[in-house]
Amino acid sequence: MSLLQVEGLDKSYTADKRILKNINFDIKAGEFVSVIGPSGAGKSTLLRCINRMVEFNEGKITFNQHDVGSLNKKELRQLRTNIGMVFQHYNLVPRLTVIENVLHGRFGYKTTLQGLLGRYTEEEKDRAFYLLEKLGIHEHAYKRCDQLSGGQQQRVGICRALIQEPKLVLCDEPIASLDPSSSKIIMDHLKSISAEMGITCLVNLHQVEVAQTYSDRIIGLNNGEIVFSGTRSELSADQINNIYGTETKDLIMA
Ligand SMILES: Nc1ncnc2c1ncn2[C@@H]1O[C@H](COP(=O)(O)OP(=O)(O)OP(=O)(O)O)[C@@H](O)[C@H]1O
Repeated sequence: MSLLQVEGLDKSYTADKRILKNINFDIKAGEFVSVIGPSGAGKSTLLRCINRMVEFNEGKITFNQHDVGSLNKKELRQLRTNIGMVFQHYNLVPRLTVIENVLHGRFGYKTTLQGLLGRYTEEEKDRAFYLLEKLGIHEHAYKRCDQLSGGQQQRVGICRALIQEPKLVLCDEPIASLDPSSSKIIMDHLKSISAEMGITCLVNLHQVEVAQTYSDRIIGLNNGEIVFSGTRSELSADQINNIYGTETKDLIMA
């Protein structure tokens, strides 16, 4: 059964330009799916529509059997506890410690006051340490986040998403700011989260070969439309040209 179903999704930020055009796809629980496409294709917008960080104009998104578009503020907050998010620039609080940043992932389960006072249970703290250990950064637990390398900060970002106990993790260009060796570490962790913990991952990527290495399925987006959806072995050179074609043509013409 689908964990996520997107039907007829349309998004415009301004009246004169459709950014996403009639997007349709399904993701099954536990799948690892990448979204690739040229800059400006709408990859970030698509991810952000799923948890309504960005409001969409048309269509239907069903997550875990909930109609995302019809949820009120309280229901949306509840739904978002099931959807973790990992960002290109980590979105950590730099002056706070690693463990504090991870525990921020529990905010969705707290009252505002509990969150502000940093009231976390022993079980939550144990879980945070367990996740830091799993991602190989537990020895940095009490360091400020701004003392960590980019790759280490991204691992903190992943731990913060995981402590939410999500069913789905949305990753928006998680390796775009990292060197190849840190990128591999991050992608390996995301893959094992999906394979071992059964968490569904939807990952925006710039690098086709990374998408091919890690994904069960790849979605190719061009100018707001899905122009490819298939397995990594189905993604031929022609398909890649089709996904990135407009950008290549623009570059040649420029
Ligand atoms: N908040 C916004 N207001 C207006 N336009 C926006 C906004 N966010 C994105 N856009 C526009 O929507 C289009 C798609 O942007 P988006 O960031 O979703 O693409 P992307 O495929 O993720 O690109 P990149 O790979 O460069 O991050 C772009 O033309 C962008 O300028």
